[in-house]
Amino acid sequence: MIDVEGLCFDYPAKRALSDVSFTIEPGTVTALVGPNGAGKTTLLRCLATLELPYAGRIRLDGIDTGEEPLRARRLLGFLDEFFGLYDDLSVRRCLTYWAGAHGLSGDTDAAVLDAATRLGLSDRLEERAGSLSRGLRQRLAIAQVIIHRPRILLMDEPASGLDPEARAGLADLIRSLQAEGMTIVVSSHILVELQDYSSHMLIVDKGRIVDHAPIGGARAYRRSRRLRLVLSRPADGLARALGDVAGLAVTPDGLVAQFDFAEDLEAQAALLARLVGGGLPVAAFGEDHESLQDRYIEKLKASR
Ligand SMILES: Nc1ncnc2c1ncn2[C@@H]1O[C@H](COP(=O)(O)OP(=O)(O)OP(=O)(O)O)[C@@H](O)[C@H]1O
Repeated sequence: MIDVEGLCFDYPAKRALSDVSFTIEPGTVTALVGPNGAGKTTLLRCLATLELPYAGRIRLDGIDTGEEPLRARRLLGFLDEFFGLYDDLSVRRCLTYWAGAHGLSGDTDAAVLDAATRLGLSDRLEERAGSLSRGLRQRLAIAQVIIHRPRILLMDEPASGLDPEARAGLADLIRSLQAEGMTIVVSSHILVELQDYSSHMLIVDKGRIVDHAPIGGARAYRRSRRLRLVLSRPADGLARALGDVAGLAVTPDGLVAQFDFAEDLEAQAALLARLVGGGLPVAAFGEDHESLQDRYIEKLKASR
């Protein structure tokens, strides 16, 4: 859905992106992460056709953004890190304006109400945008960029200014937009939250891609859960006892096994009972939560 090849971007005295290439598959949620000044905002602005790269090519669903920026923009919703609102308009009129600006046809009032409801703004439709608090402004800005149901949604720091409940709401929103088939890229420094809904992580450092891979533990991406079994001592027959589970990996010392498990908790409990009943010295058994933070730090260190 998003193909980037050899992208370079320079500010007057600064190279912000160097030979950046990656492909993002449709229907995925990509966490765009990296240290301050890494180039995340610049990359998002290039994808959103707001900056013209000095070299390289971006294709959105096959459309070259350099050749056909207007066509490419029709696919996009983009939440800028520093967005502006029409402060004198009511929430309803802001959303109606954006629906019109995106050429939304059909029942605009229903689309306005739907976007407002998804962002918890349905009781504030008649309030002036200028009178909203920081977090409510952020929610309105998000509602504006999803009102036309873009196929690709790019968001730069969408959680900034949101209260804890609204952050949880944002995670739910992102999951539901993904379920509708949207391809989403989210830049943020809050890795714990990204972990909750991202299917992939794209790490940028000093204008270069450091890592781009699926996130093993992301609920949004995996239909099955990854389980982790720890033994207190190596035991013969571990693999045999686990049967034909998918993606089985056992550490060389034979103490830790990880595998995919698509069934429910009852089945998980039955498996544990079978393992223990079979005489395996099970010291721990549960879901394997790969920490995004650990992986991020590890990849950054390895690249420096
Ligand atoms: N308008 C500009 N003029 C000159 N240099 C700029 C400009 N905007 C960004 N830069 C520089 O380009 C590099 C990449 O900046 P960018 O804003 O893309 O990083 P970022 O990863 O989004 O950072 P942060 O996490 O702090 O938001 C930085 O070194 C920054 O100082």
